[in-house]
Amino acid sequence: MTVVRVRGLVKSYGAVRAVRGIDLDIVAGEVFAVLGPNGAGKSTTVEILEGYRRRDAGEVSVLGVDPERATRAWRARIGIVPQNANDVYELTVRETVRHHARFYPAPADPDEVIERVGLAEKAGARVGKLSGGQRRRLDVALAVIGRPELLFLDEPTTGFDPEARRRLWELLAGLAHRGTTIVLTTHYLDEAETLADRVAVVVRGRVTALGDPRTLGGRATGEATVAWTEDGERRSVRTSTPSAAVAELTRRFDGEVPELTVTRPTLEDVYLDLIGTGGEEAER
Ligand SMILES: Nc1ncnc2c1ncn2[C@@H]1O[C@H](COP(=O)(O)OP(=O)(O)OP(=O)(O)O)[C@@H](O)[C@H]1O
Repeated sequence: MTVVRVRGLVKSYGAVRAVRGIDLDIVAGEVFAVLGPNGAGKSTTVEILEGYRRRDAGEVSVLGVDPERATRAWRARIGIVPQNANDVYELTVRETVRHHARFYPAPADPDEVIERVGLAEKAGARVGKLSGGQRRRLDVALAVIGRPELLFLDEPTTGFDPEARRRLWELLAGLAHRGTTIVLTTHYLDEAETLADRVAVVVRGRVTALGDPRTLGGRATGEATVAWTEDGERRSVRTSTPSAAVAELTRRFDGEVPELTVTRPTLEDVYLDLIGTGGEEAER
């Protein structure tokens, strides 16, 4: 089932053409990551899907509804973690989550959600006293309290320590496992690789690559680098048949090849190649 369908999406801010003809299909239960340099049009696209920005042209359907005609019932089916949620409350974490739960017809248990985002120890703390990373985890709690069918996250782990990132990844993987569709933007390629079933690379308002992060840009089948140590020196060959190269080395060394490694391009290699130079900023 298609949850998000976008055709020919276009959006300008004055002379800045932020989005210039994006097509997307996101299916139920998938984790979809939008990658791209600063100013590529990621947030603009996601905010249009969320119903928080109007488009200039194109067709958009999210859970079967045009977000420009969003109803309260439609909003209740969606969870959003915005890029900047700066409002500071005098309420405690628990009070804030409970308060938000009341907006939804079938909310999750507030204490369970607080526990799952790793804020149990801070449940009684005032929101204004949380650290940046803790505040972000609260944003996630507020986005999932309504048990959304579709969850949008704009750079969800920016400012997180490594443990908090892992924890959020586990939370998101668990939600996806239970059928929640997740759309996230991120600058962390390891985040996309760990979480996403598919990624779209957006450059200058267009999708330049789309696919499974493990195979994007032919990285699983492209040339590999076979490296080893011989006579105290590091040697390497680039080859499209690494198994044959390893077999040949094994014969030559008559057993274990010293410090053998076989590497393919990383997602970062492929990504940097795709965005090329001048990927920054939308063209005027
Ligand atoms: N409200 C606005 N008014 C004017 N220009 C805007 C506005 N919002 C975004 N832009 C411009 O539109 C372009 C796309 O911005 P957008 O925020 O969608 O990019 P992004 O890919 O999310 O970037 P980042 O990775 O930095 O968050 C940029 O050139 C940005 O300066």
